[in-house]
Amino acid sequence: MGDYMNDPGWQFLRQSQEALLAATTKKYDAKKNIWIADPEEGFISAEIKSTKGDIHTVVTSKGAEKTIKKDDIQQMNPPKFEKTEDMANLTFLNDASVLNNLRQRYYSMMIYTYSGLFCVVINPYKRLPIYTESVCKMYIGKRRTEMPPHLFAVSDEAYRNMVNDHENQSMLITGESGAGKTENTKKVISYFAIVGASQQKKKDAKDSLEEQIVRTNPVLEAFGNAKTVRNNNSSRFGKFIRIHFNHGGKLAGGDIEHCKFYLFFG
Ligand SMILES: Nc1ncnc2c1ncn2[C@@H]1O[C@H](COP(=O)(O)OP(=O)(O)OP(=O)(O)O)[C@@H](O)[C@H]1O
Repeated sequence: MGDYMNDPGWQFLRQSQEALLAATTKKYDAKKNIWIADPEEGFISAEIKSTKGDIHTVVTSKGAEKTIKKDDIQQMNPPKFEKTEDMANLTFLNDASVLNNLRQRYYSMMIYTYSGLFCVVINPYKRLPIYTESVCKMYIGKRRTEMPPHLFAVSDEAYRNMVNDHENQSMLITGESGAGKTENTKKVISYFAIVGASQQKKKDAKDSLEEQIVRTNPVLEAFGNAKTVRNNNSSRFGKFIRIHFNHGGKLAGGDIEHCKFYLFFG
């Protein structure tokens, strides 16, 4: 771990650790602190001041006093769960807590968060130093809990499962247009290209199989991507990408199946 310390990617990934610790000192009362729906923010925090029958009188974080039905509130998690790396750990797994956790992590530019087996990604719309080869190598062979959440951790787990269990692995990358599916798919491919690179071919990196696989994307994007109102580089076709590895876990080839092209009007 010592080797990582000065790496900009590592520093970026770990930057909000102090904020995580500070969060645990917040005042919290499970019976009083709640979430209520808000037309602008989605949900905002509020404190219950009194209760009559099934109606609570609350003061919101915006300072307003409101009455609200008991059924319309959502319970708040203790501060120790603030910016939790895996939302499966939350005591109360409700919409408000999930959104708050993702939002707080996003404010600290922690764009990857686990939710059990899933990895939720928020599009940062800016280049982060967390996809470098050195960051990629930090994730090789690590357990998920040893490193900050990252797509590389998910990719590494898939790779290890393939090598250890001799089973094909699949990853489903889904989200609305502009969510970041294409960008994250490219990172997954780059990860496999690094983890599965054969030592010999590295000398001639330009013509290596891993380079060839990574370089297919610009060609496919040139034919199949277009600017839309939601995404300047929107993939207008579905892809099924297969990366083949040999018994030694080294890259052996790849192929891409495309589904129909989606036409876009307007
Ligand atoms: N991890 C990321 N880091 C930096 N920028 C990103 C990242 N993910 C997405 N983006 C930005 O968001 C844009 C849209 O992402 P992307 O093309 O991957 O979306 P998509 O989900 O594939 O959309 P579509 O379904 O329309 O093809 C990218 O062109 C890029 O500018």
